Amino acid sequence: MSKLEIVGLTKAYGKKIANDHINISLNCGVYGLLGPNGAGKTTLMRQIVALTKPTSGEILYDGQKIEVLDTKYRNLLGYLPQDFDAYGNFKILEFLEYMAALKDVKDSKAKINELMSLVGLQEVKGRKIAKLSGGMKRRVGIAQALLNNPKILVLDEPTAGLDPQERNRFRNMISNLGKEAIVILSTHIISDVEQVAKEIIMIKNGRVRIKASGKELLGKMAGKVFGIRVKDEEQIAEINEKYKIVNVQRGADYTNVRFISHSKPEIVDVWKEEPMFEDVYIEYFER
Ligand SMILES: Nc1ncnc2c1ncn2[C@@H]1O[C@H](COP(=O)(O)OP(=O)(O)OP(=O)(O)O)[C@@H](O)[C@H]1O
Repeated sequence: MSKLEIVGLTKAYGKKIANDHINISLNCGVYGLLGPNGAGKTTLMRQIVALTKPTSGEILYDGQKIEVLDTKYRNLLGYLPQDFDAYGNFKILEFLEYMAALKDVKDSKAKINELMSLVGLQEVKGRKIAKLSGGMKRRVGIAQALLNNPKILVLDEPTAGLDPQERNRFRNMISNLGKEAIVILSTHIISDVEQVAKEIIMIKNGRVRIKASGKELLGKMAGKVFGIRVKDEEQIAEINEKYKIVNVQRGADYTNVRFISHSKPEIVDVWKEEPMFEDVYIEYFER
């Protein structure tokens, strides 16, 4: 099984350390790269697709440095950049034909047809890219990334702008692709990856905070999530001082607060909650 190893990867832009000694190993399956704005996700992905050179550290594919593999490595890649928005004057079909020619795709007509059906663009294939909605542009971007049957598929915020139905379709598609390729996708939205990702890589301030399966992440929160019915806003402020609040649920005649505490909370009348992914997000990314 093919393996991508990221070893001590560090990228600095002047004084800003965008990626800080990242060590991860990836093989076949879907990996969700999760982190707040500016965490370093795009920087990491651009290095994986060999568009940005690391300041130090290296990336190995099946034990060989990717810069040594060079074209051989690039031919294995599919990439959807975060700012995929160019080629506005192309029609969808023209654009995919153009990209297929650049990537030297064999039997490109059949492949383009297959991909347009997969992402649901058949009906609009004659439309100019500039005239498409954000979600449709994303779909064109996903299709072009898949043209060469990539072994490593890197998708930077692929679900940005997709509506709930499109997100669902996308999740199913990704789950299938992960059977045969290393799929890395970044998102801010944990629900995009919790069902399909074999592992979630949580990144903050350029560092990997944790890399684990969804089940393991939820397991780590067991016994740490609590609920309480509060009397007033003052009590919410008190809880906020001591603990991480996940959410405040306001009903017609009650207010419940969900919060995280690593030890038994020093408040009466709390109850334990089953951990959810929202708790995981707050635990790793909030102050
Ligand atoms: N070319 C660059 N020059 C200078 N600083 C940069 C450059 N690219 C990224 N950075 C900085 O590096 C940090 C990480 O940025 P990056 O785009 O990788 O984060 P991200 O997790 O992808 O964020 P977002 O979710 O907002 O896209 C940020 O502080 C960003 O401002």
